[in-house]
Amino acid sequence: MSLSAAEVWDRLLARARQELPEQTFRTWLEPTAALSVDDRTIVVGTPDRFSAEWNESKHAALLSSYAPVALGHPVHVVFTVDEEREKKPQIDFFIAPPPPVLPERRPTGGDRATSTLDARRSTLGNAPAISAPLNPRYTFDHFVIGKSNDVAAAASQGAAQAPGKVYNPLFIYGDTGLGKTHLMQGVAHAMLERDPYTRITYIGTEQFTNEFVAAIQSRTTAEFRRRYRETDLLLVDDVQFLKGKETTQEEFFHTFNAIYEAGRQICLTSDRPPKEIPGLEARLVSRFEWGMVAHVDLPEFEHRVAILRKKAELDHLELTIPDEVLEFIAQHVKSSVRELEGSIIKLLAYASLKRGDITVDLAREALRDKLRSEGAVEALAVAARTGTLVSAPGQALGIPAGSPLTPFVIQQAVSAEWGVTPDGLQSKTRTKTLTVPRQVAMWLTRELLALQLVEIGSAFGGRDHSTVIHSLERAVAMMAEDEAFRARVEKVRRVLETLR
Ligand SMILES: Nc1ncnc2c1ncn2[C@@H]1O[C@H](COP(=O)(O)OP(=O)(O)OP(=O)(O)O)[C@@H](O)[C@H]1O
Repeated sequence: MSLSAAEVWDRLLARARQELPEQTFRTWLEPTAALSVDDRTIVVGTPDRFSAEWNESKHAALLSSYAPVALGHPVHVVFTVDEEREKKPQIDFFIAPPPPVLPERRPTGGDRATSTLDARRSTLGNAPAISAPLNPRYTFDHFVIGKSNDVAAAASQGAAQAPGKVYNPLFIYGDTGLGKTHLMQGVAHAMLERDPYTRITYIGTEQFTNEFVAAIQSRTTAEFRRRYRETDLLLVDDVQFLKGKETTQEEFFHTFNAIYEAGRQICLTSDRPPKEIPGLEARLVSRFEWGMVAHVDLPEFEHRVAILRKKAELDHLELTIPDEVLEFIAQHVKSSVRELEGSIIKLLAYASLKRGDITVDLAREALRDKLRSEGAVEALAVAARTGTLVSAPGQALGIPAGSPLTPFVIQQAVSAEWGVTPDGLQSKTRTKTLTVPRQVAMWLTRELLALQLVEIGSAFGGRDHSTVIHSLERAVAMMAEDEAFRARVEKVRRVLETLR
């Protein structure tokens, strides 16, 4: 009887688990999944290109060598990027691939015999085509509540318990990486838990805008409206991007009204409160304030430790990462929860390379760049508060005096200004919060260092030249459209020019 790809891979992994160091296994092999197998070759998918290359060079031969004993015949192991997984957020590195989508959607009559979980998967898999998938980890269970987010968390739970009532719309705002999307999707998961056939539409504002423009062009606005309005829960990320888009705002206003008047729940996120979104029509501002406006803030130290412990527990890393290391990370990484998560990923990868135990010293080494950029964010914030930004520009960005200007220094400066990190700029994450500063940083790199497109691409996580061209064009267009934005970019440029 021939084995499936998953079975073949399980057998090889079982051997690898016994022979490789625990951290190596967890970091590089656990996040993989078999894609196909034939008599001679098994193709194994990894979450990103780096881990495909790493596994290919370090582990492919070793795993192939297990085949004669584990399977009774030779099999060649080949690693490749699993395109589907590559599109997912970074933390998914540690979780198993989503379950297969089950057939068919809303049952009729007695068909409701499927288990809640299966039915819920089915609903997620059959969500309307306009909806982006929900992240299976963004549930209330996985969310750690503290002083910085307790109101937003309570309102989200309230909205999930009584959709369309008191907390409608629920508007969550705050800086990047602080759990707005997580909470909003938590509402969806909780509603699906209760009724697996709840129709969920989760979408980013940019996607809404793009689809609306496409609908106008193809004269299918009636269809567009119908699709958006046939939902029980509308989740919209990043509504600050509605600014200045008058026709889209008009359409959004009508979509909002239709869903609201039907007594269905709406949840929105933004990086600032409704009143502070420039160019947002007054009637939208007022509607966004009708229900509950809740802020998420930076977690304090104890909260950060609790979040890290929760992450470690969810990924079964409690024994791998000692508590004192989690506390060390919490002490130094303060800029966002996303950065806390990124620190764990980086630390694990580094420990695996070094084949060392995870200690505070190793963490300090592994997170050197991150700690420096955290320092830069803090220094910039202090400099902005105390007005020392212009007198000591390089230091305000955490850049030692006399540092040469390099792409990394530019990334540091832009990160500090936009409240993200250089790692985020180099990552493949495509949230607007990162794409905008990434485009700015690429543009500044081109302007100040006159690098080739391909060199810029490689300084930003290995992007190809057409992506770089697109980024440069976007940066130029945004500066042309928005005076305040241009001023912000110019401010960073002036600081960087003092380093040349
Ligand atoms: N309190 C928390 N408990 C557990 N995980 C959290 C918490 N806050 C944030 N996270 C995690 O941090 C990561 C970033 O959160 P999320 O994507 O929700 O941020 P966001 O505020 O929507 O950011 P952005 O504005 O950049 O989209 C997610 O992996 C999320 O699970």
